[in-house]
Amino acid sequence: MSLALHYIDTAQQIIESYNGTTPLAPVIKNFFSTKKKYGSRDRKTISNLCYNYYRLGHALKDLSVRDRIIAGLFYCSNQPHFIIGEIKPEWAEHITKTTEEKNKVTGYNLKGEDIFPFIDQLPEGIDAAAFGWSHLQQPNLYIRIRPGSEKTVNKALTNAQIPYEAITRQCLKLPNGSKATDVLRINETAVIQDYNSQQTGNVIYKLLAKNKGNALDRISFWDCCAASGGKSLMFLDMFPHTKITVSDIRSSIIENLHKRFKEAGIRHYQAFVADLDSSAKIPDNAVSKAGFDIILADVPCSGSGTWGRTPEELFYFNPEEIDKFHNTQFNIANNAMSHLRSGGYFIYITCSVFKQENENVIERLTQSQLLTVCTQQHLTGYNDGADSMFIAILQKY
Ligand SMILES: C[S@@+](CC[C@H](N)C(=O)[O-])C[C@H]1O[C@@H](n2cnc3c(N)ncnc32)[C@H](O)[C@@H]1O
Repeated sequence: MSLALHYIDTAQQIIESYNGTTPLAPVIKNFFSTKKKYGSRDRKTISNLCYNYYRLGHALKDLSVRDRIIAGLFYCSNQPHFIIGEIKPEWAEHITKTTEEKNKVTGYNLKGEDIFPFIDQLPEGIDAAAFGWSHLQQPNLYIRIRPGSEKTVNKALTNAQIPYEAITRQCLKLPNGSKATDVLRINETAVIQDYNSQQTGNVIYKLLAKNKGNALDRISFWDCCAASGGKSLMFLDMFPHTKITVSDIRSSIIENLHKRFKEAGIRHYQAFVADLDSSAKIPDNAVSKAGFDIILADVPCSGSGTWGRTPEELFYFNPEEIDKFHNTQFNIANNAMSHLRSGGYFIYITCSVFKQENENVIERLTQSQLLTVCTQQHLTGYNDGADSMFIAILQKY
């Protein structure tokens, strides 16, 4: 059997044994851990075949797994590939062409709206076709340089001959698979953070700096779905004198946050574990009695704005989940907001493109509490090789 056929067979084996209940990356890693005959090039090529299969999302589902692996490779590649050269020589010379042109060659009629078919869930303003197409390409790697580390980071990357593009002084774009993290002191000088996740910081900064001016030095801030603290870290980098409180539903996550904050040199903060979906009481000493000045809820969500990085989630997504996310998101925001002082700001963030997880949660919140919507916007990444995110900032009367 040729190498190309062997790669396709192995990818088919992985895909047929995978059911989407856990992330694909560890499943592939585990598969190879017991099969030592595969070298790093083999593993990379086979893994790529699997990912490209899922990148087709919900399109071309009537093809056999094998044909869909080959189609995935053809549509997702933009340079010659030896597998296409061997298996589909009649497609090979068209591999650098546009998707529409590739359709003429394959006869498949692949459409963006078939890759991502949950179009009735999208708000106005999102280009459904462009968003669908974007899943064919893995988004870029983005780095946020921490204040004062610009020279150190640029020098480390240049010395290691690692290519990058400076989008702004703080935001660097790198190709996927870049070895940048090997040469940078991650968390101390720079953090891995998607472009639009960084943009949420700009939206926050513009609004708060305009409305609060010098008062920003003394604010109390609660990140109520903190995970390992990516947004808190960004907030502290913008407003270094903030009194920070962080919480999350699981203690193991807060342990990761402690480790990350230590690397980042952050020592003064308060942390606790709380499930905000339930009405479980939050310890009295954990939250400010007067109410926080700012609460940030980067809530659990479908992640539909990030499926370019995890296309298996797009493939296996059950749209019935959207309403469950909506309810959890509303509960978390509504419960957290009872600890916001009047005049304080509530920042709501998701990495979902679905209206039900975004605008509809905000609308329901404004019906339940006295709030003004200062801003709400989608930060779309489908034209920039970045994630898509949603941010709303509300003020409590
Ligand atoms: C999108 S992540 C937050 C990412 C984080 N802000 C960052 O920038 O790295 C959502 C977090 O919400 C937490 N979460 C899920 N359900 C929760 C709940 N009921 N109450 C509080 N936190 C919850 C998850 O454990 C997860 O860490």
